[in-house]
Amino acid sequence: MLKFENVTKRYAETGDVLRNVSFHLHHGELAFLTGHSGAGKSTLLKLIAVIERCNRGAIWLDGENLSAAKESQIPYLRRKMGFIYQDYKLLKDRTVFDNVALPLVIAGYGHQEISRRVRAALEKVGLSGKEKKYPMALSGGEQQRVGIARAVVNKPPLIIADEPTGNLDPELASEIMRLFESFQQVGVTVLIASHDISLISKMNHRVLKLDHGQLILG
Ligand SMILES: Nc1ncnc2c1ncn2[C@@H]1O[C@H](COP(=O)(O)OP(=O)(O)OP(=O)(O)O)[C@@H](O)[C@H]1O
Repeated sequence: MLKFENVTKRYAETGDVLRNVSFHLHHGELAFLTGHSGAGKSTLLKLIAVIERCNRGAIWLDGENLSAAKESQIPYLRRKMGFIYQDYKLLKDRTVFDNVALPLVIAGYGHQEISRRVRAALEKVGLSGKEKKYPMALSGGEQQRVGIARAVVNKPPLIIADEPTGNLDPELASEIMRLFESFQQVGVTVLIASHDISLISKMNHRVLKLDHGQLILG
């Protein structure tokens, strides 16, 4: 589903931050991406999102070569991915409904379809009835659920989360992880970058570990 083949990423200022990274995530697999601060986790996620390009190797998503994608293809490739961030990245002046609807509006869906899908996504993350609230009126855990609803609303086959529980207490973090597992159970592939070793060790999933840009466990 997602395949890294001998991927090297170099920044002019810092040198190689990823070296010869290879792994294959299969359809419906959930994996953690871990490693020390500066190990290259965010860089690896940026390569998947095609925010950055690798210098060597290739990255494949469902048979399409992300590393060789033309600029004009990138928005379409990104629709296959849902992104979740540590700081939620919600629009504070928009309601929960509008935040979750955003990817569908951008993709050009009609009014009724948007309404149906947004309500289904909010129900999935346990936020039915909060459509009209603004993000600041929600708890941190609820804001992250809005971020997750926005990421899954157009049913992408791949979910990428960058430290999604970094701002949450352990109980809320476990709830969010259970939510990711529920997506995996319906066939979505999930990659979660996290420092949280105690949370990762409680869950029985594959762990990809980076150390100074090299994959030492995968
Ligand atoms: N745009 C950039 N230009 C130059 N160097 C960069 C850039 N982005 C990241 N780096 C360097 O690449 C290395 C890996 O950074 P990266 O952010 O991928 O690590 P990380 O594992 O996500 O760290 P953290 O857990 O602290 O977020 C670091 O040495 C960092 O300074």
